[in-house]
Amino acid sequence: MEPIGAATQSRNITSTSSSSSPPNFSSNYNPEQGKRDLAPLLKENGGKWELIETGKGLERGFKFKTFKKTWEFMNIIAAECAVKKHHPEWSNVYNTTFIRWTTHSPSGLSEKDVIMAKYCDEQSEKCGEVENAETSAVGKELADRVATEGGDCCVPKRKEPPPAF
Ligand SMILES: C[C@H](O)[C@H](O)[C@H]1CNC2=NC(N)=NC(=O)C2=N1
Repeated sequence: MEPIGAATQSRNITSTSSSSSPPNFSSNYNPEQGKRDLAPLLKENGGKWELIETGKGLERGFKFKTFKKTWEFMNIIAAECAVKKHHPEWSNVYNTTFIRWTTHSPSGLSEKDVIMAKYCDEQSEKCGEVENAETSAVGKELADRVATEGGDCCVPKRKEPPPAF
């Protein structure tokens, strides 16, 4: 029988998308300002983030020493999300998390995305992010699935009808 972990190991691929897509800013973000804010975050300029294929978001994986540290980091980010009223598309497996910042309304890369990406960089360092770690493609795949199958925050929730009896 195949040892547990063999399947996981075969899926351990390094970084994915190429960062050749131009940024696609949301309509309320001045593109000149956007380009200035964004530049230092991108891999091509020594940062750690890549633009997603559509240019409407930023993404990257993070790795920490333990699950506890990873969860601590995610908690810090979640608290700031509540303050900023902005949420990520993200996933977590053990000691890794994959985070994508994109804005649904108005659609595109917004100032909040850039601010949150920068905040992630600062907080991940404080949580002892493992430098230059390879993160599995599974994190990205999971975040993709959640983003597709999860509800859109911008669509008002329909109230549940009262129970029949
Ligand atoms: C009303 C509320 O502020 C909006 O639905 C917010 C919530 N969080 C959000 N998060 C993200 N990532 N994109 C949005 O467009 C967005 N909209």
